[in-house]
Amino acid sequence: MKNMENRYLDRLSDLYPTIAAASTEIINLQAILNLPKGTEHFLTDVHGEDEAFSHVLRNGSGAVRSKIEDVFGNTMSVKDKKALATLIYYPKAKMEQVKRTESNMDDWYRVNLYRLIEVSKRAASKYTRSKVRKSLPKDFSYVIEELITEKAEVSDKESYYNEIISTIIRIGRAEEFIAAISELIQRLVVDHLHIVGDIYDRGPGPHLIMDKLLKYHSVDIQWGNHDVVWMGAAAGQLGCIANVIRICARYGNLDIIEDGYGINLLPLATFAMRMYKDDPCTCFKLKGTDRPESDEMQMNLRIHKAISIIQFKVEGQIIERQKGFHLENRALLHKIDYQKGTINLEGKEYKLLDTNFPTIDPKNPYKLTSEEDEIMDRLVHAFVGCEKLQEHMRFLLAKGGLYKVYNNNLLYHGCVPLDAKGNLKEVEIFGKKYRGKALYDVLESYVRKGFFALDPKEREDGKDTMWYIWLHPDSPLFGKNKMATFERYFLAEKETHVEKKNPYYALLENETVVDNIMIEFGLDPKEDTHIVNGHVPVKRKDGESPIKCNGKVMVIDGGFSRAYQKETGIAGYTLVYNSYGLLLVAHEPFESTEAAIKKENDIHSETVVVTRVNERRLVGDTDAGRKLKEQIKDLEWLLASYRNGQIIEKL
Ligand SMILES: O=P(O)(O)OC[C@H]1O[C@](O)(COP(=O)(O)O)[C@@H](O)[C@@H]1O
Ligand SMILES: [Mn+2]
Repeated sequence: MKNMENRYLDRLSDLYPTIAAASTEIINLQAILNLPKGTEHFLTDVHGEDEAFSHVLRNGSGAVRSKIEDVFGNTMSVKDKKALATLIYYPKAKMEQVKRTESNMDDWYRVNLYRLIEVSKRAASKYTRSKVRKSLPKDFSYVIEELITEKAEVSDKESYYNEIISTIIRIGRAEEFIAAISELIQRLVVDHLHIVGDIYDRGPGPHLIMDKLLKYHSVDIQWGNHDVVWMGAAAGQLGCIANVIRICARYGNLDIIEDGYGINLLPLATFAMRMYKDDPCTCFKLKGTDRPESDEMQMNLRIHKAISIIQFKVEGQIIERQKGFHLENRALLHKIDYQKGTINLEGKEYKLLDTNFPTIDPKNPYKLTSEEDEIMDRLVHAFVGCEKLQEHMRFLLAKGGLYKVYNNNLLYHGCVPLDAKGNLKEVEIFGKKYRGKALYDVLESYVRKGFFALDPKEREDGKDTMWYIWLHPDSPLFGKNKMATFERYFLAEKETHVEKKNPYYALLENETVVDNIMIEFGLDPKEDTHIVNGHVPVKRKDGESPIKCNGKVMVIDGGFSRAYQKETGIAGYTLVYNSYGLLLVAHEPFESTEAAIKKENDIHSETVVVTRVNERRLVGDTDAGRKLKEQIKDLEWLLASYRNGQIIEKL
């Protein structure tokens, strides 16, 4: 042990070779501990709405506007503040628009440069110089640093700054500079981003969202069921592949697969067109659209049906193969009477709305035809071989997980499976029983095995686990008693469509239940701790609140999904956790980026303070602060060792 300690001290002295170096670092770290904590931003259920997502990132759920307010308060008109906010969100597009009408651009640049510098000074004041320096855009780092740091030694500050700004304008760099400083502000107002699941499906641009996240300065992701089904697809799991294509077809978003990821759908399309040529596919109408019956739509309908049938077949095969999943009641194709066009579910006979099944052999209903088999084979290769998709999935694996404990908050997408009494439900995974955190941990380890395990059986089980997480009643990311996809397509009886939620959702007002979950994940419910989850749309128009259990739980389904806005009555919620407390922000629907720039329409948002702290939260109060304190302790030990001669300075 002693030996280990000595070796550790010795390594540390490589980094801080002198008393002076160690002392300086201690002072620096101590200073950081006393700065206000960085702002965290929580988004969930973005569901492919890349424009709304991008806007919320740019405005930091109101954080940019509040900085403008802090700086200019009543000294600037509402109109000017809106214009400045729009400039910060969309600098290039906004300047293009201004240039069309503004006669004195130099004057405009000057005024706006001053304003932007003031806002960035305020945004940077929370951070150490070194951290700000690291966030500066390369091209302008030196100048920006000059402009945003107070220079006590310059006597005529005004003319010093004026000179710099005049030069920027004179040499024709004002626009680039404005863009750079605007992006710096966006970057500084949010220190860290949490995405609490469901980036994928329903909306048109999940791949664009992933591209943005890849470049984002600091982010973690709690996978949603819709993300895991894409991960399974990327790993080549047939059930997951069929599901992601089906959902894209259902929302008229096959472009994501074809153009976004460059996966060829032609074999599936030609097969679908031929097989369902004279079939109106009325059960497979696209969701949420009354688009004209174009040829493309006709094809989309047929692909939708073809892939749905393939899905029901391959899912039946998985259920057969993975007996331990106990999903026998979800294999439905053998319950169909193909002569009568009915299905028998739990002793009751239902009439099918569609009885044209040219690819199903009633004697062997789960078998793919040789053509379907070949199509799926090619799709597996295409998904597994798609570099961009794999890059996106690697990012999800690296930055994400099934849950996260961060600064006393517990984040997960769906729920913690409970029994009716509110106890952690025991769930069997590959023959062993787990509950609560252990259930989360084992499922996450299987997801990773699905990508990385060398043992072929472990790898296959890992892949099938991703499909399990997508739709299993015991999956913490799904949390409903069944995924009624088949019933929703083929049966008119609404009662068969009902997906009953896990007791978790009804027990969220029960403090004992909530406290137990927090304790299970290592949190102390007596402290200012919260659970943040998404997954279920909050129906504000029915008076439902996202704040449960006196603020201990926040269900903030971002509701970005346009298809669901009718149900919720708003675009959704985001959370902001800054040094003053926790703010819940409710957003009105986002029209478009174009409207945001042209009409200077921000998403109208309403902020509710969930908790306000008595004393401003400092870095020292955060997880990062705890680590810094450990570092300080180690450095003080090193310092003492220098001073008592145990370690010698390396000059
Ligand atoms: O609205 P759609 O496209 O019919 O999808 C409904 C399906 O999506 C789910 O709600 C899962 O998606 P969410 O995770 O977004 O809730 C299923 O429970 C349901 O069967
Ligand atoms: Mn979800």
